[in-house]
Order: sequence, then structure tokens, then C-alpha cells
Amino acid sequence: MTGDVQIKCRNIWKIFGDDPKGFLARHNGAPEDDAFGDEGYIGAVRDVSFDVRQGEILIIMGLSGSGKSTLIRCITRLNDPTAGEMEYEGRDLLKASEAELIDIRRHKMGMVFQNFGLLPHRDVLSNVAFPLEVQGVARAKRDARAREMIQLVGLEGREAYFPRQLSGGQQQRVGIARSLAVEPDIWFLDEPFSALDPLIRTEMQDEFIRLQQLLKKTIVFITHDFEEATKLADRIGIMKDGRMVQLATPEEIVLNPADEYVAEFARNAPHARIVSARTIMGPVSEGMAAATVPADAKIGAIAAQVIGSDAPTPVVDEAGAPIGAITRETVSDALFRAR
Ligand SMILES: Nc1ncnc2c1ncn2[C@@H]1O[C@H](COP(=O)(O)OP(=O)(O)OP(=O)(O)O)[C@@H](O)[C@H]1O
Repeated sequence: MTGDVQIKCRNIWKIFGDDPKGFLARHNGAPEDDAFGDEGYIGAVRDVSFDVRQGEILIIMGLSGSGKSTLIRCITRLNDPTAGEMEYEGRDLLKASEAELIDIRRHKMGMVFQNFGLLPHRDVLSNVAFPLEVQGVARAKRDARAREMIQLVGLEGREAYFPRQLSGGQQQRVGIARSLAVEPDIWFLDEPFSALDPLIRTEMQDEFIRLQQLLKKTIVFITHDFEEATKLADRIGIMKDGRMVQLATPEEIVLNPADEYVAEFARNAPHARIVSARTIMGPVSEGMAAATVPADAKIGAIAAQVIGSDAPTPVVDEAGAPIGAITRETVSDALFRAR
């Protein structure tokens, strides 16, 4: 379950060029798309507004150059937005002093990047303990915490290895352990698995799901891979040319894409794993089967049961009350339409 708003972004612009603020002002704060190229500016993030909710996994997707990394860099204040408003747990991030920002970044935010960012001359233990060292945590305490994190990501026994002695997946686990060492409230991951080969990538996705179930962090995660996004996300935000064109659940995106660009991402999406019973059910009917299915169950998980039943299968809410029914025709139709 996800909760309160943790990060609030309103009308964020990030423009690169000689005088971005002047450019924005000349165009009354909302330049037309053509104006950027005409005047030699790059509109990396254009008028983006959204909330990140406590405990959710929000995935940002989009083609290369659509502004995903720049948006995350704005939220973490590694980049100053050209315009807009941003709050972190009600604190105005744009008015925060440099000292406050460093404090938020060091204590509240964890970051994992595609290239792992490990220090080559330090062993695993010292890499994981590094952010705590920067915070000035005493050696015994930081090493103990680092060992805990190393165990959490399954690298116990490799504390004294150097990054070059580890596989790509193991290196990324070190990166993950290090980002968790500071006990962040919110975790930013910029294409953390894209440098990994497909098998290790799947393993790391499963590892990530396991960690999230354990730690229940708020997560903002960038990926190019729609299948990865549907596997991990509570909500997916899709960016195009600096704009957020749709922000919705994987199911909404697959069933109601905002435009052709979004539809293209969702085209080969695995409906069986995304579409739920609630979405395809019909009304409660006479003569339903005794065995029920939960409304939030994905159709892939219930297909065998529903198709094996001669009578319609009742769909029940959290309290167990029937709110609809599914027949083998509805399920096979939904699965068939999927590909
Ligand atoms: N420091 C910079 N100076 C000028 N232009 C920049 C800068 N950083 C990013 N850009 C431009 O802003 C746009 C968005 O870049 P960004 O890296 O955010 O995209 P992205 O969606 O993360 O791409 P990718 O998936 O390739 O990492 C691109 O056109 C990029 O060239």
C-alpha cells in the first residue's frame, strides 16, 4: 500500500542553454516546443508535475534523451531546475540551503546508478561503508552497518574482495548495499540493471523485489525496459521530449495508453501479468462456482482455475464479498487479445 505524498513536483522546467531563465521569461514561462531549437536551447524537462507517494515504486520511462535522468537530478537537486516548485515531506527543496540539501541527500536519499560507481581500490566492506565514513560515523559502527547490508544483499564472505574480482551482478549488489547503508527514506535508481546480462538482470529484479518487500522504501526508478517496469512498478511515468505524457498504473497504461508513443511501449506487454480480474469481470450472475478469485489477482494467475470451471467464477473484494464474475470466455479473450 502506498500513502502520503513524499515528494511534490509542480511545473518543473530544466532548460540548458546560455540564459535559460531569460528564455523562459521571454516566453511567459511556457515556451512552445519549436522555440527551443530555434533559439538554441534544450528543454530537457518541460512543465512536469507529479507526486511521489510514501512507499511506492514509481518508475520513469521514456526513450533516450526524453529527460528521465535530468528529472531525477532535479529532484535530488544535483541539478537546479530552471523553474518550478518542489517539496520534500512538506519542505521547500528549492529554498533549502546548501547545508540542508547536503543533509537531505546524505541522510534521506539513496542513489544507485547504472555504472555501479564503486571505488576500485577499496574492498567491498569499505565501499559499502564509504557513505557512512563521509557522514563521520565511527569505524566500528560503520563497519557493523556495512556488514549487515552486505549480508542483506547476499554477499557475505566477500567483504575483502575488490570490485574487479566480482561479477557485474555482484558489483551491482555492492552498489545497492552501499546506497542502503545510510538508511535512506527514498531510493533513486537510474537504470541500475541495464549493464547486466539478461539472466543476472532477472535475478537482480527478483532481488530488488525481495529487498523492497523487506524494507518498504519509497523508490523512484528509471528504466528503458517496459517489461521491467511492469514487473516492479506501482505506477509508471512515461516521458517524451521532456514532458510527462502519462503517469498511471501499469494496468491503466496497458489498457488506456494516452497516445501512440505510450501505446508503442505497451504493445508487447504481458497482459497475463498486468491485467487484473477486476478489470475484465462482468456482473455477479446466477449459478456461480463455489471457488472464488480475488479482484486484484492477475489474469495469468487465475486463468487455469477459471477456464477449468463450467460455472462463472465469482470475483470477491478484500472482505470476500462477490463483486463480479469471470467466465472462461472473458479470460481467454483477455489473454488472446494480449499478444
Ligand atoms: N548538462 C547538459 N547540458 C546540455 N544538455 C543536456 C545536459 N544534460 C542533459 N542534456 C540534454 O537533455 C536532454 C535529456 O537528457 P537526459 O539525460 O535527461 O535524458 P534521458 O531520458 O535520461 O536519456 P538516456 O535514457 O539516454 O539516459 C537530452 O537532449 C540531453 O542531451
